[in-house]
Amino acid sequence: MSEPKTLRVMVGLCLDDDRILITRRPDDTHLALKWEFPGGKPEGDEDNHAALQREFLEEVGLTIEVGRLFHEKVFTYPERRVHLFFYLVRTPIPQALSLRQVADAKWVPFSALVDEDFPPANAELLDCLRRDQPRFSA
Ligand SMILES: Nc1nc2c([nH]c(=O)n2[C@H]2C[C@H](O)[C@@H](COP(=O)(O)OP(=O)(O)OP(=O)(O)O)O2)c(=O)[nH]1
Repeated sequence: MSEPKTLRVMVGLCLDDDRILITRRPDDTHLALKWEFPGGKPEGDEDNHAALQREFLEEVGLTIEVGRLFHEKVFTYPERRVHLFFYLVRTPIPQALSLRQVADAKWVPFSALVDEDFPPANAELLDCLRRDQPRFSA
């Protein structure tokens, strides 16, 4: 059987002191109702940063600054393979959430990430976040 195509997915770890933003996937998509970090696939010839900035505006209505790449993971689901790029991001000024294309969103303390139901591809990242709570850096 041929290898599945690998989808490149840009994901933002949006930091606010000891809190991080998580979103919940809609009920009609892959990994329905799992909690995750906002992001998605680049469109057209978008670069990684531009894709992340667009996804944050579309999903949670936030204008973000993109910092360093914190973690990468290639993971094969039965339906697709994803290459996840997890970037540190922040909002330059406080902004209210405005939700579209997500079932829910919330700011959670790092210590509460363990309580949420994330996709299996995020397990290694969550271990890293528990070991080393990152601070935003460009
Ligand atoms: N945004 C995001 N996606 C994640 C995370 N962990 C994880 O496995 N994924 C997967 C879920 C999806 O298969 C893929 C993200 O693609 P997407 O959100 O643009 O795709 P989708 O399935 O909603 O929509 P589509 O393919 O029908 O266009 O990456 C995460 O933390 N954040």
